[in-house]
Amino acid sequence: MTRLAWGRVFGVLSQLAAIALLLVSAWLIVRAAEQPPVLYLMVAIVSVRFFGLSRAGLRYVERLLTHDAALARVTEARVAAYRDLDRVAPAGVTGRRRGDLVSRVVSDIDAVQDRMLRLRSPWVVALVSIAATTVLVAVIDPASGLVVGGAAGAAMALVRVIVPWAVRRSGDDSSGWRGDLAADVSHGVIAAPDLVAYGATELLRESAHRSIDRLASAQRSTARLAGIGEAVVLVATGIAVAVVAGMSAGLAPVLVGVVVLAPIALIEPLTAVADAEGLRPSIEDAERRLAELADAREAVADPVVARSAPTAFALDVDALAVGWTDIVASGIDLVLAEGEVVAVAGPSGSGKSTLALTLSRLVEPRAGAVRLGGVEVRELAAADVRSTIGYLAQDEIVFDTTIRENLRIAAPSASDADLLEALGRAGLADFVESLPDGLDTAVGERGSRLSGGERQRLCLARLVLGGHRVLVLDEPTEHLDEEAAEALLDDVLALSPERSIIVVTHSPRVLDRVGRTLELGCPGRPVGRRTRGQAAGV
Ligand SMILES: Nc1ncnc2c1ncn2[C@@H]1O[C@H](COP(=O)(O)OP(=O)(O)OP(=O)(O)O)[C@@H](O)[C@H]1O
Repeated sequence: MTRLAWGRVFGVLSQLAAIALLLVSAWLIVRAAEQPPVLYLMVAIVSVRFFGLSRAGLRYVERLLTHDAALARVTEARVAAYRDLDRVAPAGVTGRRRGDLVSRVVSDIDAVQDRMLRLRSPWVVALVSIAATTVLVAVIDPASGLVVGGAAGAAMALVRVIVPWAVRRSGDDSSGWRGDLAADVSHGVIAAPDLVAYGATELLRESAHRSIDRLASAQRSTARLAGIGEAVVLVATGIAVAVVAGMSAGLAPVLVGVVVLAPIALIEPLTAVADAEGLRPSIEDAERRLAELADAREAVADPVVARSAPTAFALDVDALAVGWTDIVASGIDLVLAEGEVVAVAGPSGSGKSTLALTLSRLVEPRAGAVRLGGVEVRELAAADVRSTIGYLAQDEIVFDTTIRENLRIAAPSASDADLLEALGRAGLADFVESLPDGLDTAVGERGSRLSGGERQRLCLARLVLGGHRVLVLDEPTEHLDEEAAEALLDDVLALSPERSIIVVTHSPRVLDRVGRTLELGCPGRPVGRRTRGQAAGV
């Protein structure tokens, strides 16, 4: 039996101990009023103590086991959600806001826990408690048993239907509003410097306030509606008490208390079910949002049977079309022999970055073919292509950790000598060695303690460390002054001919230095291929 099942067994036992405590107490009080010799009461007295103490102990064990099981399940669910994000990014997460994704991975996954702990467990406990209490009362008086069981069953059915319906009607979409709020906050943190510069912080504040208000109002109405479930439970048990009391005339006085208090003993498990039903809509919404993420389109699909990765790394791009929802550039041809360098140019929006992502196997080609070492990339595992073709994004992420850990993302087992060598290739080794903490220097959030050029070089070193044979660099000299750009370009070009290099750029200086250009057309028009300098092969 699983830990969760054991936890529920202890939960049921704890609830039965609570019910037994009330019913034995009722018997004891009435029997004691008859003043029998105290020995007649001893078993009941000991039972009251036993049930009183065991209830707390059983509840503790139940919490321990069910929470342990739920936390293990949540860990699995969180890892699965990360995997889904990894699988679908970047194309599959387009259109979703970062904060909303964070909210899905963090708070929606708690819904998995809620379903196990706060929805299913109360139902299991209530069903067994009702069955046991009904049987006990029926043994004393079958008609009363029928009333107790009927009232409790009716209360559960009503609560199951009414409470989720009422919560849904109130328009509660806590998960959605929580996602919006998280998205506003994360967006605000990222955009803070620009918003302050434009004096536009008020806009963001208003948007966050709207999300907070909607979330608070959804939670308030859920809390208000929780009362409906409890009202149903109290009315049903109240009626059962009145009916059973009316029917108890023929019973022995000591049993009257037991039978009459039986419906009251069921209030606790029934109320727990009412509370659980109040959570059902938000749990279902959160599960739906997670399922959406799991079903999101894979950015790049692996073939059913992948061919083994080629050792050659020449690239042959043939009539390639790239795009997201629509095609943004088409008719792209390029032959890049091993060790060659080419620049990709074109007006803004012409699809240069999209092409870079497509070549790096992060976005699926829309038409045409890309061959790596003579093998069509769609016949290769995406991970194999990515280990050969490395991509440096325009706004590559630098993690809020040390230089060493930032580099080790590309090669977890790299030694310090390997790291320094890669830094050397990226022109950053002297700088790092001059730092008091060297490789252990913390770079701050998104590399805020580094200059723009140092950040780019750190990312370049990471790429070099990855051992890729083809490097796709998206605007590597963007945001750098002329001198820094020129120096970085020297280091980039020095990586060839060991590696092939594709540089996306707007910079005329880079275009002149590289000499060979693949030019994309204007957005909406087919690509106009034009070459400059040594155009051979493009
Ligand atoms: N993640 C995305 N999801 C959907 N569409 C996108 C995405 N990224 C870019 N696009 C669209 O693809 C088109 C081409 O964008 P891309 O970034 O490739 O152009 P670019 O030539 O690199 O532009 P720039 O020189 O300004 O960086 C644009 O119209 C853009 O709206």
